[in-house]
Parts: sequence; structure tokens; C-alpha cells
Amino acid sequence: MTSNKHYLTLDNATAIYGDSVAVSGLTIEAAKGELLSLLGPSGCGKTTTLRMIAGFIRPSSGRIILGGEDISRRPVHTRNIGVVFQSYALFPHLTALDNVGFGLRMRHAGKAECREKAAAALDTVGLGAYYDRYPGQLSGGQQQRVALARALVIEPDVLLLDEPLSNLDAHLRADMRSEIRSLQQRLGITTVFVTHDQQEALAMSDRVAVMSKGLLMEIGSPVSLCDRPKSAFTASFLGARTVIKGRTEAGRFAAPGLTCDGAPEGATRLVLRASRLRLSDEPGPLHVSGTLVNAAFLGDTYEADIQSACGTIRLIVPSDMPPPPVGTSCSIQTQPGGATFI
Ligand SMILES: Nc1ncnc2c1ncn2[C@@H]1O[C@H](COP(=O)(O)OP(=O)(O)OP(=O)(O)O)[C@@H](O)[C@H]1O
Repeated sequence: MTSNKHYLTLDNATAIYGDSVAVSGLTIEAAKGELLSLLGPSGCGKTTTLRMIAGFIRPSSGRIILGGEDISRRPVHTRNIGVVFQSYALFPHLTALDNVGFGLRMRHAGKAECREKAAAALDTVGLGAYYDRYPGQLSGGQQQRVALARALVIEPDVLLLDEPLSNLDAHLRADMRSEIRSLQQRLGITTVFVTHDQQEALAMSDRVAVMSKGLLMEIGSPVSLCDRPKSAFTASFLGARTVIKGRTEAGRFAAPGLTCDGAPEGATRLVLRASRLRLSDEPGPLHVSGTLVNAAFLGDTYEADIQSACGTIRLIVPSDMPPPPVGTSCSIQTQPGGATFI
């Protein structure tokens, strides 16, 4: 018996290629209906993890458990898992309908059933008018939807998405991001989503597993990872954060040219979150000043870099509070949630 909380479990899973360890002792659980993202830099083992779940590679040690059953040694085609690859991997000589129906035909479904289910899956992803188009006659976003329909048509127990948005332009990416998330929630399908884009992971996931060099660094909800990162790696990988090394004595964190009050004993890193800092001389917990060396206008915000004695500190300030000219001396103050200690 398995609870819905432990629907998909990687139990100490390790993957080795030749003599190099790609994934090392990974233990992660996904609840039924959860969208779990694997987030990390290139080469950290995200795709390898997905391939172990799908069954394309066997774990060298450890287990993959789905719905209470150990599937580690089961061949790919006997696992009811849908996969969408970065490249979509559509057959160019088949129409959208036949691409989607392909998996069903492999499972010996009848012609009428294939057609009916493939059409329903294409309708689900908003491609009802494109059954007869070939991949070459579809836009990147439409091809991506066909690939998604093909993964969904088998009514998979788990959906695996390997960087499915990386070939799309920024605008379409944002649209597809929310489309996939609402579809996943509507269908209640347990999903593992691989990405190296922190915004994508934060926007789409129930929980995010941060990976580095084949290891799980940290796992948590997007909000908890952003507000209370437990490692410097997570803090800096989640973007727009400055991590400063220092020491804490009597509740005060100190680094060259910087102090910050409210630190727990033993803290050796101060994480400053760019969007929760401001340029200000007002007194507060943070004491640091420096020179503005860069200010980039990003539309709704400015990204400003302050060169200080403890390194460059990045701030994101609203565009209605433009930073002073480059070269100006400024002090920085933190707003609630702007400073975290590790
Ligand atoms: N078939 C293979 N043979 C040998 N080594 C491999 C193979 N596939 C991946 N690797 C290595 O395993 C490690 C993890 O690769 P993996 O593709 O899982 O990383 P990733 O996090 O998905 O990266 P990316 O974001 O670039 O796709 C890397 O060091 C990679 O070079």
C-alpha cells in the first residue's frame, strides 16, 4: 500500500555512465497530482533522473517506486509514463493526429479508438483544428502541444517533461508555462518537470528539487526556497541574490565593510535578495555602502549593481524610483525578507 503522498519515489537512486557518476543517491518523493521540478545547472543530472523514471536507463543502485510498486527493472513500454522531450521528437511523416495516436497503436488499440482518443487529446491541448497538419506545417508552440497530447493520450500515471519550453520564444514560453500548469492541475496528473530556468520552476511547481553535480541540494516549495534557502548554492541559483561570506558574533553578521543585525549564532553566509533591497541612508539592520557601477532599465524595474568592500551587491528597484547616476556613492537597506542567514 502506498499513500498518495509517496506516489512516486526515487529511493537512493544512482546512475553511472562508464566510470562517471551522473546521479548520486537521489531520494525524492512526489505526491499524486503534484508537479515537482528538477532544477539545476547543465550537467547536474536532471535528464538522467528523468530517464531513470521513464526506464530508458536502469539505476545502478537504488529503486524507483510508482504507486507502491518497484518499477526499477521494468522495461519502458510496460511503465505507463508519458514523456515530452526538449526536441518534441515528432514523426515528420505523420499528421498531428497520427503522431498522437502512435503510442496507442503500439499498445494495440483499435483504429477507431486511436482516432477518437488522439482527437480528444489534441482538443485538450487546444489543437482541435489541426488534426491533419504535419509537424512541418505547425509552429514550434503547436508542435510542443502535439508532443504534450501524445504524452497525455495514454493516460499516463506520471508525466515527464524534459525542458519542453526551451525551443520557444520568451513570449510563447510564458503562455505555455501557464497552459501546461493549468492542464496538469485540471487533469491532476503527477508530473516531473526538468528545467534549468529558475523562473520557470518557481512559476509552475508545487515543489522544486534543486540539484548540483548529481546530488539533491534542497527540496521545497517555491516560496520556502526563495524565502529561506538552506544552502548558498540554492540561494544563488534561484537568481538575483548576493551571497556574502562572513562571521556572526552576538547576533551581528560581519563581513568586510558590512554588518547585518539579527543573525543567528553560527551564521557564515548572508543572502541578500535583490528585489527586497533599496537604496537608502535610513537606519536599519543592514549597514553597507558602495558605489553604483551599473544600472540597467528592464521596463518595470531597474537592475542596479553596487560595488562595496564585500563585493558587488545587486538590487532590483521599481522603475518609478530610478537609481542615481553611475558613480554615485549609496547605502543599501533591506526590506522584510531581503536578508537571510545560512
Ligand atoms: N549517455 C551518456 N554517457 C556518458 N555520460 C553522460 C551520458 N548522458 C549524460 N552524461 C553525463 O552525465 C551528467 C549528467 O547529465 P544530464 O544530461 O543528466 O544533465 P542535465 O542536468 O540534464 O543537463 P542539461 O541541462 O544540460 O540537459 C553529465 O556530466 C553528462 O555529461
